Amino acid sequence: MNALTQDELKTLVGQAALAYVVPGEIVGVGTGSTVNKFIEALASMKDRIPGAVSSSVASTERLRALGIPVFDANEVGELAVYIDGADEIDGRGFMVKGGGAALTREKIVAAEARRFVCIADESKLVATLGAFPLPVEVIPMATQRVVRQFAALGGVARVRLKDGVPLVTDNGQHIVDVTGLSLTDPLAFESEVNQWPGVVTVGVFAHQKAQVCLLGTSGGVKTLKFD
Ligand SMILES: O=C(CO)[C@H](O)[C@H](O)COP(=O)(O)O
Repeated sequence: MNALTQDELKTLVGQAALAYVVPGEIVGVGTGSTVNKFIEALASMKDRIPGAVSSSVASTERLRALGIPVFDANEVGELAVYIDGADEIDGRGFMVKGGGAALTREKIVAAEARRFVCIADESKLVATLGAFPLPVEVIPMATQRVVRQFAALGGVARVRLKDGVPLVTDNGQHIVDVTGLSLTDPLAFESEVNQWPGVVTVGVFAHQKAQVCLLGTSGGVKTLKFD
């Protein structure tokens, strides 16, 4: 059998995540190419759930295009489950997220969920977080200050550009991507950086870690449990 492509692995885990959607309950939906596969699969269950809470404008548009109602997080409160991808996940369920610039809303929706189910292909599983450039959402007037603070930690931070100008998030903020850090204590790192003036959210998801990861591998979907 030929090895599955990354796209096929994403489809596999997107479909496998349906098993974690609770009939009758609103589901939290993340953002990204893997989640897009989940959203496509979720359409087959749309008559069994009231709808979704979404973590980005892009996911909201996809959900609505498939006839899945999208609710405001403020109207809903606690969720049974949140399904999202990751840029990196370690053996404890700690993640780096935000490659799609949706990290702040992702963390808000994840915080409302009793269970975070991460869906990812096997390239995302790492021993130590930090190889993927760490996204940080920052208020525009503070980006250079935050860049200097990361430099003091030994990191190299750059403002993310789109079409040659700073990318603007769904929240009207900018993203700083940081390389050169080894995140050996993700819980402490997340707490510290989230306190820096101007930081909206750092893309370390340690306080909102995954409880389950559905990992797409050449041998099929592997289920990792972290709690
Ligand atoms: O955090 C995210 C978006 O902000 C995504 O979950 C992360 O970037 C993974 O995306 P993909 O499934 O496309 O690899």
